[in-house]
Amino acid sequence: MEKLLIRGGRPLRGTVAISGAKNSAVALLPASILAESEVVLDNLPHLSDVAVYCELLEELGASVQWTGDTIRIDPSALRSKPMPNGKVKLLRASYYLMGALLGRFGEATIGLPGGCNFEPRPIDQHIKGFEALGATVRNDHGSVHISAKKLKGAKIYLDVASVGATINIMLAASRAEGATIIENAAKEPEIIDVATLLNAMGVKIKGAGTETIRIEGVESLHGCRHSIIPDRIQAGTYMIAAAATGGDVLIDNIIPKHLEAVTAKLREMGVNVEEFDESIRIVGAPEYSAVDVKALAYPGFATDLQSPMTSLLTQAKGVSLLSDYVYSNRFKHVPELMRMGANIRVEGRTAIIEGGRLNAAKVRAADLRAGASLVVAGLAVEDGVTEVSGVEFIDRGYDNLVDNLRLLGAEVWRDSD
Ligand SMILES: CC(=O)N[C@H]1[C@@H](OP(=O)(O)OP(=O)(O)OC[C@H]2O[C@@H](n3ccc(=O)[nH]c3=O)[C@H](O)[C@@H]2O)O[C@H](CO)[C@@H](O)[C@@H]1O
Ligand SMILES: C=C(OP(=O)(O)O)C(=O)O
Repeated sequence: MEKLLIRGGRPLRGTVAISGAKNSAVALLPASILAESEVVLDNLPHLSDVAVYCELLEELGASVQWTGDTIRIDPSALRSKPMPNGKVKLLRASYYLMGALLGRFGEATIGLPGGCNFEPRPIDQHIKGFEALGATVRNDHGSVHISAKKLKGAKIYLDVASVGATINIMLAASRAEGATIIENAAKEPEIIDVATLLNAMGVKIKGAGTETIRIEGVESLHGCRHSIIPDRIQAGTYMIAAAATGGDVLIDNIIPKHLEAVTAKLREMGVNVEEFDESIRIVGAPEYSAVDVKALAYPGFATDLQSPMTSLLTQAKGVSLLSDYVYSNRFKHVPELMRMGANIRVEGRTAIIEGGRLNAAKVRAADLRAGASLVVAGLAVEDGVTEVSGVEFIDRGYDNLVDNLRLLGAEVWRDSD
């Protein structure tokens, strides 16, 4: 198995260009199969999740050509086929095939999704949405069968503002007769990205990015070209890593507005953050103040960034409180950070972090963002080599991580056991 080796104690310096967003890409790829002709996506990130998604689309009969950062998906020969097992289990976002296949063919059989298993990730709100549109849903031996003779627009109130449920309902509703209104919809930038693609394919969606989304379904969707938004989670991770190493880094090719919660927290800690049109510069300081962080739905501080933020807070003076209100138990990075000398106690959904020195150690990433947290910690260690195993999780969501960090002056390399 591969591992990352990181010799700490080097401030990151230079410029890093951020790729397209994983959490958009894994929704836009299944959205593309709603079209009758070719969809071209630019700014596609090079990630294992994206590669697996392409294989899933090929399994369904789509033609997929991926060159550089651009992908061409021709779904004209695509057929609905049961996918109870196999690659669907490797991804959380394979559940978007439910909405996309239901919309296009009126039926879908998809194995319950995988992805990072930090705690149960229910899909009851997705199912409630499909049923409201007129579908019958059956759960059978770990697969979900969904079918509908005809999808009809409906008003759907989500009990929780779920990103996954909002997108899945948008996908199915794009082919429903009449208007669908989602109330208490999630407002994440990735939802706007999916709505932008669907609108370019001919659907009429209004209100994406607000809590009420209206989708006017159409009889057929056509191909189009779309550029994927920048990855705010990768960007936030580099912002945090730059601060943790006392570095000076320009994070480029981003939408600074998507990172306001991170910018505000870093400033509160004493990090110097300068915002430009498409980039943010982070200049570290010799000492940081402890702060309290609450991970919330967008525009709150992203749950995906709370693990890397935990590592930075170990470098602050005093006691910080970090609570996750999206996933109450997303703390698999904490025992590993403790191996590195961090002083952290978890009580309920809150990590209580007392600042102090980190030491190099052998640690294991139990999920994607836990991995990012350990990389940040390894970079922040004053001296010594940290070994991070579980690299396959990190590869799910960080494009070109080792080369990017090396360009910023870090001493990082991959090795295998
Ligand atoms: C709101 C939020 O920050 N969502 C994040 C969440 O999305 P992800 O798609 O995993 O989660 P959702 O946004 O769908 O869910 C938000 C909350 O609603 C609950 N829930 C969800 C669906 C459902 O049918 N029933 C239900 O109870 C979840 O358990 C969670 O507590 O993780 C992704 C990967 O880490 C991030 O990219 C998303 O930004
Ligand atoms: C956990 C994540 O991904 P997924 O929801 O695809 O498992 C993530 O992006 O942090």
